[in-house]
Amino acid sequence: MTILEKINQHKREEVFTSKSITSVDELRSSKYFDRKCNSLKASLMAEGSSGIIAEFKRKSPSKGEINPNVDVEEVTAGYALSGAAGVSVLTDKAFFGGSKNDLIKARSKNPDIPLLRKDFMIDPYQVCEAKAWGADVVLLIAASLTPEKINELGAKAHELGMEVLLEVHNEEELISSPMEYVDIVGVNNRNLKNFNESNFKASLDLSSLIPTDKVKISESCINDPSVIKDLRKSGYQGFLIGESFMKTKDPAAALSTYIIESKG
Ligand SMILES: O=C(O)c1ccccc1NCC(=O)[C@H](O)[C@H](O)COP(=O)(O)O
Repeated sequence: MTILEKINQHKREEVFTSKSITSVDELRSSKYFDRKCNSLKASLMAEGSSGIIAEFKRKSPSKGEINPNVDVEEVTAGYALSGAAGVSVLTDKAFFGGSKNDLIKARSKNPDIPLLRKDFMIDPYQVCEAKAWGADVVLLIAASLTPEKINELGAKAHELGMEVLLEVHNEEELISSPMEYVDIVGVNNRNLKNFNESNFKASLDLSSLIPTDKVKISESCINDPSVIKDLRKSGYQGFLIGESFMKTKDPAAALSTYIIESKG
């Protein structure tokens, strides 16, 4: 079983339990459910945008512990102040050490920043959770979902006023994914089935195949600001970065350095 299959199996059990504890009506009555979302797409496309979506991530299956004792409010507020175009918050507990409270705290501390719920979405219920917890964007991973599921989850996100980030890793996933409800296409440089890192080949190869009406972002393994310059040249407007910031003592300061050094 690949790690992605293990994660998805765990998600099916988690969603089953969550539904039995909190109904959709209860999610709908949360204070964030009716808020107007901040657009990540607009933020990435804005003149002078850093393009960086800075991720709050304590640990990961590929790297183990990264920074287990960090404060989500402090780090995400630092990211927002330092010029992140958006912030990504892991809500998966079992594999990434995240939680719904991380997202809720990030939202309450940063009302104006576009917030991505980073998790493994398999059920429209999780899209409702994302809205209830303050997210503006949900991630759909093509490697885990059928085309029908991508449409179902994407339609639910749009119905709730959220944006959709579709993640692909290769041409097959890109070509077989329906794009009707997709706002942003992300190319993951890490193969989530075996953790091979493509050295940005995935991003460089797929750039010209992504439909031109989608904002393109490159995800994972970005470990030097010069990489951002190269990816910009091949058409990328966004860069999702977690570990390179989170492994430092001051993730927001690391983000600032990336923003300064990736300009020009
Ligand atoms: O990061 C992992 O090990 C991982 C394993 C299995 C599924 C997803 C995984 N990561 C999710 C992500 O997409 C990354 O956290 C994100 O792109 C940031 O990557 P990085 O800058 O390399 O931390």
